[in-house]
Amino acid sequence: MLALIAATSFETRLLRTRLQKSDPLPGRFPLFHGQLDGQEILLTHSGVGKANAAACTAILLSHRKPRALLNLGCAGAYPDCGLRIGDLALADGDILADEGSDSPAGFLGMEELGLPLLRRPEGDLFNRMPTDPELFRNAESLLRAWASEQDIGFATGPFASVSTCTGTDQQGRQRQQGGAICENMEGAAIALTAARFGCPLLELRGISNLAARRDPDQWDIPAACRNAERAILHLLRHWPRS
Ligand SMILES: O=C(O)c1cccc(C(=O)CC[C@H]2O[C@@H](n3cnc4c(=O)[nH]cnc43)[C@H](O)[C@@H]2O)c1
Repeated sequence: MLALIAATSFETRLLRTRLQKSDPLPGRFPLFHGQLDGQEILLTHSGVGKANAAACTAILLSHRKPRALLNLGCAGAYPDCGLRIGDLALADGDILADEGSDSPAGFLGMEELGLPLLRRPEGDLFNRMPTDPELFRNAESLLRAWASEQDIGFATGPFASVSTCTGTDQQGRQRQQGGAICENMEGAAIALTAARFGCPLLELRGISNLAARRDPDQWDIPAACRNAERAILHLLRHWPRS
């Protein structure tokens, strides 16, 4: 079984047309189940933000044992990453961009503070949370070809998870200096929790807006969500059968 997690119901509209509603998970997280392209699927909505995302992932993985977790949804692209609205981004990691301390010398991350967020034999996790390298490699080659056929832009790189969406051009330029290509509000919390449970994670998002001056007239959340969902369906068609 594979599990899908998105923040909101508008990010899973297409997928849910082919799934049935189940009893909710503890904590009032909705649950859907069914088959998508021959794969047994569970789908849940965490709600927006890192607190919801971590709680939902922990409860899902405490009650179900999926082979992998796929995080999908929409995201804001940083100005110099080359992504446009409707394009797709695949994460090779997700950075908790707000966790740390401000100082007269600038932002100090968790490593500089000497505070790991997770201690593991394979290496402590500070701000940058991993996605699964093998899932990432397979998805990258499948999606690069598919996106090109569909005339959809595609990029890979680290994502940033933030508590506050970018609202000015200056903030977008400043945030991209952390190395991320786009920002969201859940991915790194899902990745940290998946790492705690040893569940392989993939994160794929459609670009709904630029992480720049707030201008909702320019956003296209439906196009971003639809392309991310179509890309997930493409991955599921090629996913190894268990
Ligand atoms: O500000 C509003 O009025 C508003 C109304 C509907 C949706 C939003 C969102 O910002 C969506 C947040 C949701 O989508 C992800 N997301 C999408 N774009 C961004 C972004 O530029 N920065 C951070 N997160 C973004 C995020 O993961 C949330 O789940 C706002």
